[in-house]
Amino acid sequence: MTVLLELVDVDVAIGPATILRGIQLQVQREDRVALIGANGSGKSTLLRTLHGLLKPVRGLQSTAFGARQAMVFQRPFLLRTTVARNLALGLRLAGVPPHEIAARVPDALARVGLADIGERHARHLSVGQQQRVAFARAWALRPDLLFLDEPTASLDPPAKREIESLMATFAEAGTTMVFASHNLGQVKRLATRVVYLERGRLLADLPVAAFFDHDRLREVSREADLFLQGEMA
Ligand SMILES: Nc1ncnc2c1ncn2[C@@H]1O[C@H](COP(=O)(O)OP(=O)(O)OP(=O)(O)O)[C@@H](O)[C@H]1O
Repeated sequence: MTVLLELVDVDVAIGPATILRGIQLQVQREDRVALIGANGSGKSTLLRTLHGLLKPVRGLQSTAFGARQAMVFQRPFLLRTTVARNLALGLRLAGVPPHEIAARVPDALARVGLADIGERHARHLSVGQQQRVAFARAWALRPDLLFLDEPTASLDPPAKREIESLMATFAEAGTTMVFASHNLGQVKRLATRVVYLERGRLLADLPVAAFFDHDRLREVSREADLFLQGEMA
């Protein structure tokens, strides 16, 4: 098993407030980890920490040498220019050489089913298409680790299905993923592991089948079991 990412006893603060406390988490290659928990439990903060956007105020964070990372957010953030330029800029910032950029942009757009729209203005697309562009931008970076913060939460059901299918494609290609979700069906369909957060603490970390096994979950974490019962009620 290759460990790509590890947090050891990590606290994370935003301003004066400590948001995450004592987080222990290991992500192995080809894991698909779902982060679940109530609003404000710390899922986004944990994802930002994993991606290196926030630094722990205590504890250790380590990422495997050379592991490339990308992140997709709930709402796609695209620049006011063409789709192709959005992708190219992301690659340029990552230090990819120009000839390689020219090859990767059309490849990534084809991968998300948007081969024909490279010259369209990114902000003129539907939100569902914009999210696919955000996935193409992530894919073009060839990430070993992909972080996704509720990637389908702003989408209607058809767009949601398309994004889930892209996530499955990424997984099949061997991309390791950590994603926050409020959608338990999605968690069952896509995750291999479930991490449950409550008020900034990690209270359960189980293989997906064990997490959805009521007796097993109750043994490990009464809090996580109560949350799950509430969500399924
Ligand atoms: N910029 C910020 N400044 C101050 N507090 C913040 C900031 N961002 C998040 N928080 C606080 O940190 C806690 C965790 O927030 P976070 O967004 O990580 O939770 P979440 O589980 O992702 O929630 P949701 O499901 O609503 O997206 C919350 O109490 C929130 O109010």
